[in-house]
Parts: sequence; structure tokens; C-alpha cells
Amino acid sequence: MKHAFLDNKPILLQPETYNRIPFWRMAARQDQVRCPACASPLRLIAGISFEPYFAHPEGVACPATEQEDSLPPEWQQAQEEAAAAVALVLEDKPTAEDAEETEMIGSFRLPKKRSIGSNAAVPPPAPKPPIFRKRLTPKKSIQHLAEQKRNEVLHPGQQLAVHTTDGPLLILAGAGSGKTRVMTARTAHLIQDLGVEPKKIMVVTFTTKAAEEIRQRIARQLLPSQARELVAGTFHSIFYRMLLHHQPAQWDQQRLLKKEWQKWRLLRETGALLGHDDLLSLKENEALDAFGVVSRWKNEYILPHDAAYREPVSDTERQAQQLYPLYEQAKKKHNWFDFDDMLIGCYEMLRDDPSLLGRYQERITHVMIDEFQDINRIQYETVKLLASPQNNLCVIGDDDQSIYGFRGSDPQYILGFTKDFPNAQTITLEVNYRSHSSIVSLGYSLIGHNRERWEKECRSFHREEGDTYLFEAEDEEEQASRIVDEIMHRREQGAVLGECAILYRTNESARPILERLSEAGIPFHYTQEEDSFYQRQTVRWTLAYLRLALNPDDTDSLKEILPTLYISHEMWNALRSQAILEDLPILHVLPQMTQLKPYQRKHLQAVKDILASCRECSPAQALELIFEDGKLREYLKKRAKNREDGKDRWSDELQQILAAAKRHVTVTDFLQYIEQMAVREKEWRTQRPLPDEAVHVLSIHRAKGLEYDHVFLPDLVEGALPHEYTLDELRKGGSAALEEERRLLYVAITRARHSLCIGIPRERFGRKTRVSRFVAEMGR
Ligand SMILES: Nc1ncnc2c1ncn2[C@@H]1O[C@H](COP(=O)(O)OP(=O)(O)OP(=O)(O)O)[C@@H](O)[C@H]1O
Repeated sequence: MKHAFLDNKPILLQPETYNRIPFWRMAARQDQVRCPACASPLRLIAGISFEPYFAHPEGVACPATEQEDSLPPEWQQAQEEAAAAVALVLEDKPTAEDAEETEMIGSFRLPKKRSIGSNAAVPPPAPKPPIFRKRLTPKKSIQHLAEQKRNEVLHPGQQLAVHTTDGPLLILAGAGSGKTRVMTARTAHLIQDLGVEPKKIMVVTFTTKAAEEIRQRIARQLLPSQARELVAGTFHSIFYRMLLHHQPAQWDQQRLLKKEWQKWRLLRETGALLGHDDLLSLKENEALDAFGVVSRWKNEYILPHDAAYREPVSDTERQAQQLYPLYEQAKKKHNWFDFDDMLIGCYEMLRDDPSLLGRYQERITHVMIDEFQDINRIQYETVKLLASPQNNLCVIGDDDQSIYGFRGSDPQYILGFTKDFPNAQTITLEVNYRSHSSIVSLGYSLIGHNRERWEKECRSFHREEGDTYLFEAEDEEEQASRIVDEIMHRREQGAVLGECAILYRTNESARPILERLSEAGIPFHYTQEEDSFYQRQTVRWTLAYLRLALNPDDTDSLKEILPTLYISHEMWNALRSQAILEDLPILHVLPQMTQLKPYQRKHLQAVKDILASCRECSPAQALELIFEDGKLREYLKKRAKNREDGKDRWSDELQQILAAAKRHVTVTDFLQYIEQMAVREKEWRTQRPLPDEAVHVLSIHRAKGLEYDHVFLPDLVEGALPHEYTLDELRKGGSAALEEERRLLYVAITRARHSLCIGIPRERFGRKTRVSRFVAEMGR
């Protein structure tokens, strides 16, 4: 239904009022939106592809619901009243006086119509209302395949790739063109038709999962024993098996440094940094960034003495130059190794032992490498050793999907393969079998803007257009609600949850989405890549302030915020004793402490008063008071300057928590909500077995090689995609990172089979956004 009552006034859903949806949604959550016929609370369902509507909660039978087409007279009247009210409100622009109006909250004066407040009913003076939804039409349309073939038949290009088995072969394949299918069919052809023993075939895949998939397909087509004998896996797994076989003592898994922080700890604990004052004063984050550079160099086979002669392009590189030799020595001395050492170790083992290399070259007669665009130098050099002299080396890749530049991979290897192997044959696979045609067109319209690429003639196997939507939301919270409503709507229409994926560029985008999925009771798969949002220090402090506002006796919360009040542990003990003696809440004893300096006393008195006023505020207003008047923002700013990573994360975190708070009316509600979320988050992190039928929430990097019927891409705004650091590089004149971001979006788009929804929040982290430049590049 399109109409409802809010505070006994009729409201109507029609395009002119769509910009009220966030507010009406919030009112609906608080049961303020009611059915004009039966007066029961209504939910607001506002997704992407369909017109929004109000619905009765499950189990509520209202006879009027089914009669929308032939409205009873009282409904007719309600509808007319609603339309009139809408027209009135639309003309009713806020006056300058209204904008100035303020209200007293405790002893604090706040603007009455501050957008953070509960008074959000006043239409924001936004210059242009958000686009509720529009179809995104690709800039360039690609051709369909003239004649549709049956699903199981290999396309002529694919057939050729399967049957070309001698000598070097480059298969340049666009997204969704059947690379996995070709690799499986080619392996089966080698074994079944050409009689090659499975153990002589090496298939390198990008993930263990992909290797397993190929093994399973081979097991289905041939025999399970043959599948087991295949040398299949990722570079790391294959090379590590070789190292363990020949040098077991050196490569004991117990000695593997898995995480970057372990590397830093090794250096500090072994005293390797002694005498290097510069490095000793490094902050942990700086050290971890420097290790990132070291890892990239190792993947490019740049050893410490070579690295020392490089002209550093940044402070991080300079720190990496200093750190690298010390790290290598410490590792060697204490018998540790890292993932990059596995690659270098295997390469050097083969290079330095011609007889061992000869045995491998005899044993492995055919090498196949998937995702060749993401290969790095050390992997490539090792593969060249193994494949020679026969060079039955088949590499498959798509230069447009190279997204691991930060790990040392370089699309130049795929672009330069035919130079390294002048007798190589090249086959291009240009038909996309995965996605409906408009999705393929959007992808190609976008990627065509990259300069460093192999031009391809792409076509689509499917004639169907597919659904491609762009939608604008007020902020990231509203964006998440729209996506989740859309998923629920599609499930009602028969979509399978496991075929829906939400792909994000950075972890920050996941939080509101996971919360909305949890609230809606929709199962999901999420691989946690970072610590929980609500466990981060900034967020914990903020929540502790709110808890303390509700309960001045909450000593745990007070203890938590002590550093932000510049109170030492000794002072804390004195405080506690005084509070016990005077039988007062500790918070009230705070400003009376004799040890305090006058300015400290003044500040603590202010904090105490602010917290008292917070009880009367909405959570968003309370947070504003704590951040500004309570000086939490000032403290965090100073702290970041003095000791933290220097990145602006704390500020984004404050904005995120503010965005989450806006959805609640009272501080109590908000804190209860967060408690619930913390419990649910624990459940979703530990849930085993994972539900079969669940929405996938994952980063674009992780989605590589996967496919889903319905793909949602939130946060297509400048700073998110393309990422902020890319824009920094662009400002300095480099465009390589921007090209990689474009490839990343291309990968994301081409995961979708039938539908693609792109979200643009008008505000993110409390700041106005700009639509990603990529949107205009791909469509209109
Ligand atoms: N000849 C074909 N006929 C019909 N469908 C095909 C054909 N070849 C591949 N497909 C289907 O197209 C989809 C994409 O195939 P596949 O995953 O092998 O592509 P890919 O090239 O590895 O994709 P990407 O690089 O984008 O991850 C799969 O669903 C696959 O079953």
C-alpha cells in the first residue's frame, strides 16, 4: 500500500516524497507509521528495483490491504488528504528563522533543526533530491553472439584453446569467457585423448578453492585417482610442497611468520633494531607499511642489496630499505621464514641445482597457469625454469582483471608474454557467457578508459538485457536498508539467497549492511577481515561515555574513558576511595579531586554536566555533545598526531557511529541495539557450519573468479572507489593506481549474471560525497 498515517497525519508514497523514505523508515521502526484502516503498525519496504510500499507485518490480516485497486471511500479520502498534505509540505520551504531556531538541552543550546537531531521531519535543504533509482544504460553496447549454442558445447575459440597443447600458448580471455571451463577441458583432453599422465600436468590456480574445483571436475569426467595425481594448487602450495620434499628441516611450518605484526615482533624481540634509532622509533603501523613494501620487493626478486640502491619514492620506502636487511638477518639467524621466502626459496633451489631442475623438467611436461595477469616476477621466473626446454606452457589471463599490484603482480608479464616466447600462439576468448548483455556492456564501457591494456572485441552470449540499476541513498545506513529490502523482495520473487552478493571495496562499507541483514534475520556469509567495529578503541570510548551518561555509577565505563580525561591510575585509586567515603557516584567525585589542576577540574565539571544532559537527548545529539563540548574529538585528534598511524580512521569511526546513532530515538535504545549487534556479530563470526542458503558479503578482491545472479555494489563514491590513496597518487601525477581501481570495479561488475545494483550514498562518514568518476565512464 502507498499510504499510511504518521502521527495521525496521512502520508503518501509517490516519487515526490521518496526523499522522505529514510525518515518514514525510522518512524516505521518506532511503530509510528500506522495503517489507516486497521491502525496496526506498518513497515516501509523500499528497495531498488520496485516502487516502495507500506506493508503489514507478517501475520497481521487487514482486509483493506487487498483492496488497493478499489479503495473504500474512507481510504479514498485518506489518499486525497495525503496527496494534499504532500503538496503542502513540498511548497513549505524552511525559512531563515526556522533555520536559526535553537533549543535548550540541559544547559546546552543546540540548533533545533540540526540534521543529527530527532527533528528530521523538516525537509533538509538539499539542493537536489537523490535519484531514487534509475536504469543505468551502458555508454557503449556490445554485440550478442549471432547464434545461441547449447550450454555444454565449447565455443570454437574455447575448442581451439583446449586442443592447442604443444609449445607456449597465451589465452587472453575476457571476464566470464570460460577460463575455468577451458582449463578443465584442456586437462581432460591431455589425459584422456593424448595419454599424458596426470602427475605430469601442473595446473596453477589463484586460490586453493579453484584448484579443488578443477580436481573435482576432472574426477567427475575421468577417475578420482587421476584427479588426485594432478599437480594442482596455488603457487604457494605447489612450491611449498617441493621445498618440504627436498629441504624439510629448513621449511618446518612451525617457523612460518604468517602475519606482518609477527615480523615486527621478531625484529623487536631479537634486538635486531639495536643501534638503529630511526627504526626503533617507528610506529607499528609505519613498520607494517614498510613490511608491505619489503614483501613487494621480494615478489619482484629485489634483494636487500639491490633495494639499498633504489631511490626511495616515499618515507615508507626509505624505512623499508633500512628494515629489509635487518629483517632478513633476524629471520635467518632464528630459522624463521615468511610466505615470500617460499617463492624465493623454490626459485633458488631449482636455479642452483641443475640436476634437480632437470628431474622436474622431465617429470612436468605440461604447465598451465590461471589468472596469469596477477603473476609476479619470482613466480614467473620459476615457471619459466620448470617449463623449459619444451615450453608446453599455457598461460590464461585477463589483463583487465589484474588487481594485485600492491602485492607485486604486474599485468606487464601478460602483455609481454609473446616477447618472452616469440613462437607463442595467442588465442583470444571474447564471448562472455556469464552476464546478461547490459552488464557486459557496462563493464566494457568502463574498462575501455584504461590506457594500459590489450584491446579486446568483446561479445555477449546472452541476448537478455539484464537489470542494471543505480540508486542514491541519503547515507550509508539508508543505502544498506535499501539493499537489504531489495534482497528480501527478490527472495519473495523466487531468488536464491546464495545467489546474492554484496561486494565492497573497503571493510568500512560492510558494517551497516551486516547490521541490516542481521536485523532482517537474513543469513549471510561474511569473512571477517578486520576487528569488529564496536571493539575499536575510539568506538569503545564513545560507547563508554554514553553508558556513563545513563548510569553515573558505571565504574567500568568510567575506567574505560580515563585516558581521554587525562587521569592516571594512581588518581583513579584515590577517586575510588573518595567516592566510597562520600557515598557518591565516582563521576560526581571527579571534579572535586584536590590533586587536579584548575583547568582539569573545569573540564571534568563540564564532562559531568554534559553527561547529565545527554540523558535528555537523542543519541545523535548526545554524541555531538560528547565529541565537541566533552572534547573527545580534540583528544582523539591529539592522540592520532602523537602516537597513532596518523591516518584519519578515528574521524571516520566517529562519523560512522554518529550515522548509526541517527537511527535511534533514545540513548537507551541505541545502546541496547549495539549490545544486540555485538552478540549477533559474535554468532556470525563463529557460526559453523556456515548456512548453505545465505547472502555473500565480501570484498571485491575476494570475489575474483566467483559469480552470482544478483550483485550489489555499495559506495560508488570518490574516496571509496576509486580509493582515497589512488586519488592522492593521481594528484601527484601517477595514474597507475587509478587504472587498477578501474580494473577492480570491472571485476566487481562482471561477477553479476542477471542484475547489478550500484549504490551512491549522498553522505558517507557524515561528509557529503561525490559520485565516483567511474559511474559516468560506464553509463548514463
Ligand atoms: N561454452 C559455454 N557455453 C555456455 N556457458 C559457458 C560456456 N563457457 C563457460 N560458460 C559459463 O560461463 C560462466 C563463466 O565461466 P568461467 O567462470 O569459466 O569464466 P572465467 O573466464 O573464469 O571468468 P572470470 O575470469 O570472469 O572469473 C560459467 O557460469 C560457465 O559455466
